Amino acid sequence: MSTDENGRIRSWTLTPSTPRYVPPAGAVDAHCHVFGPMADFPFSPKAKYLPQDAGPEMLFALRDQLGFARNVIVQASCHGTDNAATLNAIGRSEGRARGVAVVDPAISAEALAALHEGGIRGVRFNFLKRLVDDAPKDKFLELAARLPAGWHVVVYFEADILAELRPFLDAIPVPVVIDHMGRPDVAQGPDGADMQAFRVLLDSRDDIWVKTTCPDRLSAQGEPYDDFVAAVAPLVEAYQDRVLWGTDWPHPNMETRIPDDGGLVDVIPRIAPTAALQHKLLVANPMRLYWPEEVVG
Ligand SMILES: O=C(O)/C=C(\CC(=O)C(=O)O)C(=O)O
Repeated sequence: MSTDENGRIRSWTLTPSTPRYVPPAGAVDAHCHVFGPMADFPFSPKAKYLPQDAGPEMLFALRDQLGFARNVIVQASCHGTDNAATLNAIGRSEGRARGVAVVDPAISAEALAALHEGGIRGVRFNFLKRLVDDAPKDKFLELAARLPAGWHVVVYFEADILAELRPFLDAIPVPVVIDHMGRPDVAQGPDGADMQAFRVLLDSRDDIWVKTTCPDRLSAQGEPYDDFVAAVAPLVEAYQDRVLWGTDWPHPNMETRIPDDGGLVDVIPRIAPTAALQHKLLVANPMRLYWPEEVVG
């Protein structure tokens, strides 16, 4: 537990290990966040957690230490619908970061165009009650229908509301990316009820992508995350052209079980055991989604 004198929590380690696994050239950390710095980018009055600063310089230093080339920065709920911190980080990345925003569903076309200019390529709809006060499905659908060309929607939910969300997910008219596989109970194993229900969703459309992320959040066992590996490796194999991977740094809310980022990277070759799978997971797939103009053929 790491809380400073102002009640701001630190949910990341200051001494991540350097992983044994070396990602392929051009690897993308497709799920991470920045917090502040608060002096420049204050947190939302509605924030459910108050983190210490975890700004772009820290993110890019970690990217380099872990052997990654690029980041996809996802607006964290503590910044509400003001994407300035995320845009600032993208702007400082020298073209090596893009992002996913959280917006007021009533956002104007001009404001969406400005986000695109700033490197945003999707919007996130967060359904976790502990993180957001409300998630208006009708307004989200109206917004999804008028996103800039090439954008997608990222949806974050927990396994227990998947069935309830199905009509909403089915109606989204652009590609959909699911955060952390919709948080299945990985202790059920690869053929457990949660994974089976999730596969039914993936089988319903071929433009649903999935982040095979967060062993630290999903594993009941903890490191070295054997239960996560057992449940997720078959998913990576089966849906290899639409899986993504990310660190989730700075691990919002993980103040008591702070993961070692190098240890998270060392999970990659266990869920994607061949070089071909690793290249799809870390390079080819995220490049198609976030830097399509650089993809040849
Ligand atoms: O970082 C994640 O993906 C997960 C989060 C935080 C989050 O989504 C947010 O603050 O927006 C969580 O489960 O607390």
